[in-house]
Order: sequence, then C-alpha cells, then structure tokens
Amino acid sequence: MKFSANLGFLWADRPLPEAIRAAKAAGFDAVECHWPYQESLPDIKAALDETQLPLLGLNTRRGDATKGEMGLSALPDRQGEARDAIDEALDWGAALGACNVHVMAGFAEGEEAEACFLENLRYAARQAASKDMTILIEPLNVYDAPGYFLSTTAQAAEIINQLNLPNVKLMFDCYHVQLSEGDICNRLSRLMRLIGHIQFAGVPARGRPDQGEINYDYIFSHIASLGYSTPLGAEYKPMGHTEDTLGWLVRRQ
Ligand SMILES: O=C(O)[C@@H](O)C(=O)CO
Ligand SMILES: [Mg+2]
Repeated sequence: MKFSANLGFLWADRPLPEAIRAAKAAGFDAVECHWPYQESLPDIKAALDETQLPLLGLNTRRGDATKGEMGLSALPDRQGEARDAIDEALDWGAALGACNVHVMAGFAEGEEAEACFLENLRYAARQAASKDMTILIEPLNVYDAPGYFLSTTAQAAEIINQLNLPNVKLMFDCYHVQLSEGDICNRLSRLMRLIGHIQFAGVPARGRPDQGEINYDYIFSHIASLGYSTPLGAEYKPMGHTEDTLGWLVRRQ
C-alpha cells in the first residue's frame, strides 16, 4: 500500500515546498494539497522535482474563504468565477504534473444547482482532457459542511454516471463516508470503478488514522484486495507535530 501526504493538513504550518520535503523524509510516496495559490509555483515545482514525489491533486479555489465558501461550481449565479477557478486549478496542476483536480461544488441545493454543477463539470472535464488530467468530485459530511451540495457517495455516483465522462471520478474520503453513510468496505467495492482517489482520517475527530472508530488496517487490506494501488491520501489533522502522528505509517514501512 502506498500513501500520499495531504499537505492541506499534514505539515500545514510550513510553506508547501518545505512540507513536500518533510513528506519525502517521512517516507510518503506522493503528496496532494488543497489550495496552493498563495505560494510560489516555481518553488513548489522545485521541491517536487528534488523529492521526485508526484503531486496527486489540488482543489479549485473556495471562493470567498472569509465567508466560509467551499467552492463555486454548483452556484448558478457564480459561473464565471467557477470557470476561472477551474482554469486556474488545471493550469497549476498541469504546471506541477498533477493528475487530478478536485472541483468544489459549494453550498447550494436544488435542480438549478445540479444543472449548473453538471454544466461546470462538463466544462472542467473538457479542459482537463486536453491536459490528460482527471476531475474529482467529493461528498463532504453533513456535520462539517452542512448544506454542501454533495453529501453522499450515492449522489456523487449518480452525477458521475449521468455525465458518463471517462475523466470525471469520485474522491472517496473514508472519513466523510463513515460520518454520513457508513458501510465503507461495501461502498468501496460497489463504487470502485468510479473512484479516482481515496482519502482517510480517524473518525470522529479527523485525527491520526490509528485512533478512532475505524480499523484502517482492515480497510487498507480491503482496498488492496480490490486491486487499487494508487497512493491513499492521509488527510487528517495532526493536532500537534505531524511527525508525532506517523506511527501508523512507520509500522507499515
Ligand atoms: O475532505 C476534505 O475536506 C478535502 O478533501 C477537501 O478537498 C475539501 O476541504
Ligand atoms: Mg477529503
């Protein structure tokens, strides 16, 4: 099993280039990030080149983070901004050699929001295809993100099936799935052909994966048995020094 350090949470107190080097030193096989846009792209690229760690993905901008926005792609009155955010994420991703862009839907509901999200995803998939990249959509749990447009894997699967585009896939975050839906292993089996990336964290605190109600040794074995070998994204809040939380990784090396 291979692992990707999500630098939105791990070593989040360091600039991304330093966080990338820390992930390499800790033994991760890949990295991924949330919103790198305030940092220097050439410095991030230099750290990726130096460490030879692949960048698995990044997110589209949230919108106005000070207002708590979490994406724009399902907001019918924000289509121009949403597409700028998609273009920006794809440009950064292509420059950094990333394979995935997570298109964030935002807080919205109803048919108009769904039609808007589908249209923006079609646009994103077209732009991504020309860069050989994949678009991910991720349901967020109803406790952390109440009102977020996508909250279940069933809803995400319906959208992906409706689009029927080879480069639109599901980001299956075991943490969100456990809180909103449960039944993680059966869902992984059923949804495997739609999955583009898998993330994990302890539940319910979103801390290190070896603490909490989920037995990740079991889940990782199940994922391996399904033939999935892409690095799994460690997207948890270390609540202290990241190095102090890596026993789960060290035990597997
Ligand atoms: O699960 C999450 O919160 C992330 O994967 C993300 O991209 C949005 O914050
Ligand atoms: Mg996630």
